[in-house]
Amino acid sequence: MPHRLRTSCGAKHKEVLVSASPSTTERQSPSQPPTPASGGPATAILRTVDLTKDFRGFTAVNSVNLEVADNTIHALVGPNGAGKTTLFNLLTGFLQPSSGQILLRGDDIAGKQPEQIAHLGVARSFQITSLFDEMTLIEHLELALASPTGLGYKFWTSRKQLGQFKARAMELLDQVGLADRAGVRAGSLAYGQKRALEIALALANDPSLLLLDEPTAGMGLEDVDRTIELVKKVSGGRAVVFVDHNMHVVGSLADRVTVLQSGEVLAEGTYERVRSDERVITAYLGETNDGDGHH
Ligand SMILES: Nc1ncnc2c1ncn2[C@@H]1O[C@H](COP(=O)(O)OP(=O)(O)OP(=O)(O)O)[C@@H](O)[C@H]1O
Repeated sequence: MPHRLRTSCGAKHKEVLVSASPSTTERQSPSQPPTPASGGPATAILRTVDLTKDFRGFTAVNSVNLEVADNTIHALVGPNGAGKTTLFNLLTGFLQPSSGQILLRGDDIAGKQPEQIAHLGVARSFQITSLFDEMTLIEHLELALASPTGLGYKFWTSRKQLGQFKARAMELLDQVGLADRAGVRAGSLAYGQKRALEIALALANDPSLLLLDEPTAGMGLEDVDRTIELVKKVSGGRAVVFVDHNMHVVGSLADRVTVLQSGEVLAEGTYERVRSDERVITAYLGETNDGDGHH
């Protein structure tokens, strides 16, 4: 039965009825928990323990215990203001936690700076604002590869030095389907292609944990489906955590889903399980009724 959930296809945060049937070409069935063939518990690449972020008395992330198994795709969903972006910022060091732990392969990375966390193999998709319209795609990739952390660009790097990254840069462009656009300026790309370029940049340092913040936001249906396939493709050999409001994307990609509400974990499990959870349905319906008047 379709639920009223939110999708970001075309217009951000548009309310629609979504029957969210998962794609048949999943890399792993979302109805199956991400356990290895041995049947034992999957190794957690990332675990947060009572992770909390207060903003002057307002608790945006409240005692969150999140566990992301290695080699899985994990979705973070939740209504507006649930704390998803704050959690992402904590995981990548852009915000410092008020309390709690962030364990990356068992080591606490809470308190580390974004560059240090990137150096440990955690990458976050660049936002479009980080692209330079006048630079070509290959130049973007070469500069990202020249940076040891993949964060930021070193404009003083000489053309000759950059040349050594050309082959790898082309490989990355090929991976995201942009090899034939290598020499064009980023400013001339269509929106979906710019998002694909951001993913290529995030892959530059071969991260073991890739964080994608709303990879399909603002896309039309065709680009959404292309992005789903792209995320499946680049998820091989690493863990991916993504935030998305589009339940078709979540259902198609996620091995596990964590639902946040008011900074707390409301539900966690397979997509099939959380989408039929009464508390989750109520949380989204509540948002609809409290929100912009859609019922
Ligand atoms: N720097 C800040 N100072 C004060 N409050 C903040 C700050 N950043 C976020 N918040 C608050 O924390 C709550 C969680 O915000 P957050 O952006 O993490 O939610 P979200 O789940 O990402 O929402 P959306 O789906 O709308 O992007 C919101 O109430 C927000 O207003």
